[in-house]
Amino acid sequence: MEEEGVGQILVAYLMQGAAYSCLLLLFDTGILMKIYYNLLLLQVRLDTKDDTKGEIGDDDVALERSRVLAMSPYQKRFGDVVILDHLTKVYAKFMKPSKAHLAVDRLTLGIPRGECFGLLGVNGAGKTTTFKMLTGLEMMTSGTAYLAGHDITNEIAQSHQHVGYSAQFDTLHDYLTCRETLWMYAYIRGITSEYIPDEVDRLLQTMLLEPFADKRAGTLSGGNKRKLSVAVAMIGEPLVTLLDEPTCGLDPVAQRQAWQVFSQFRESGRTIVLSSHSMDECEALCNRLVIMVGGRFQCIGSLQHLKSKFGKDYMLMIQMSRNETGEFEDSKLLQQFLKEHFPGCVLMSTQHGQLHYSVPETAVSWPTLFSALEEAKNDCANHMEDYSICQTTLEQIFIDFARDSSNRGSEP
Ligand SMILES: Nc1ncnc2c1ncn2[C@@H]1O[C@H](COP(=O)(O)OP(=O)(O)OP(=O)(O)O)[C@@H](O)[C@H]1O
Repeated sequence: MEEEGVGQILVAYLMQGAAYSCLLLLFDTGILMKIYYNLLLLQVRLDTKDDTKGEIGDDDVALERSRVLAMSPYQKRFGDVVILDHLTKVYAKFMKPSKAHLAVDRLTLGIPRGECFGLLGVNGAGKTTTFKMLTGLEMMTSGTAYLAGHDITNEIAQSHQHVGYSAQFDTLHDYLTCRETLWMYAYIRGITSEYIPDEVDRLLQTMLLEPFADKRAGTLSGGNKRKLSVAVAMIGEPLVTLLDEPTCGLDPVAQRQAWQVFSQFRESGRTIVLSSHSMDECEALCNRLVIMVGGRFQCIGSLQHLKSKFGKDYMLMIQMSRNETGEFEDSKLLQQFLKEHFPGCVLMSTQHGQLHYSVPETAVSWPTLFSALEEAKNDCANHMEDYSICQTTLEQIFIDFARDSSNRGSEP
């Protein structure tokens, strides 16, 4: 410890060693990140004056949340194959917490085996961010998720063995052909060499990619790239497949083919989580779906459940007849008739002699509606050629939620 000695240097080294080890531990265990993220979250909640304490969405969302929260560790491992537990993401620039943006807010949900689950939401609702967190491409800010029984915060590698992912934007290797791409991912997935040719041929065939099998991915059209991405996600028939807008840009034939493949996949006990802007796709494939707005689940349930719960109106389409000169007849009398018989009905649009009405469900029952419309049709003065009535469509429910959120001024 004297001036000429090495004692002081050794002590300094020891102290440095201890200090750096502590720092390493803090980084490796993610404690520093957790502290940083919690501060970010606090800041976001203070900024948005959020006092919901996790009670977000309608009663079905709350019911689903309580179901997941009541799950035992055993159920989390061997029950539902996808479990989101208060999954949250805040995007922020480092050291700029004031610019923090809450992209996904406390999503809580369980998806059982053999279900096709749909994420519906306006642009920027947080669907892609949710997928990215599930696949480990983005770090979660708080909460966690279980995929095939593995907690993705500390068992992400194990969860990857059971998950296929087709990203929204193609992540293909431009210089590999379709066949080579599928071969490569089949190897990565751990399929034994002797089974790979059959698996690759099967995927090329089911995704209608056979004519392009030996073309480089970089030279494919947008739709074919999408098909290849979906084929990559389905290699080895993983237990869970995450599909971010899988049929975006596909022609109608390829789209129908993809739907058929997804349906067979689901029927074989696999689970699919897909995001889509196509209501038809959700109606055709999904057992259950959620509508997401501003990073939160607003409602959840089967298609029929959502229609019965949120469908406030009947959609009435009336086709006017034409006169001798080929012009559509005047609809004034008919409009008058409808106003008298269905109080509260609203004329939404008139196009090419077609009147599109919204009739409140509370105003009339189905039988009254039909008998009044038959009466109107039989009266020649109304010039009504044909009509059709249906329940509110999923699209209308979606538009109502999106409109509500923009009226409230919430994100996006
Ligand atoms: N890397 C990022 N940095 C900062 N903000 C981001 C980042 N990625 C996404 N966001 C924001 O997070 C929100 C959710 O984005 P996300 O891409 O998850 O939406 P989405 O529902 O998938 O939209 P779309 O239907 O357009 O694909 C958006 O407001 C977006 O601007």
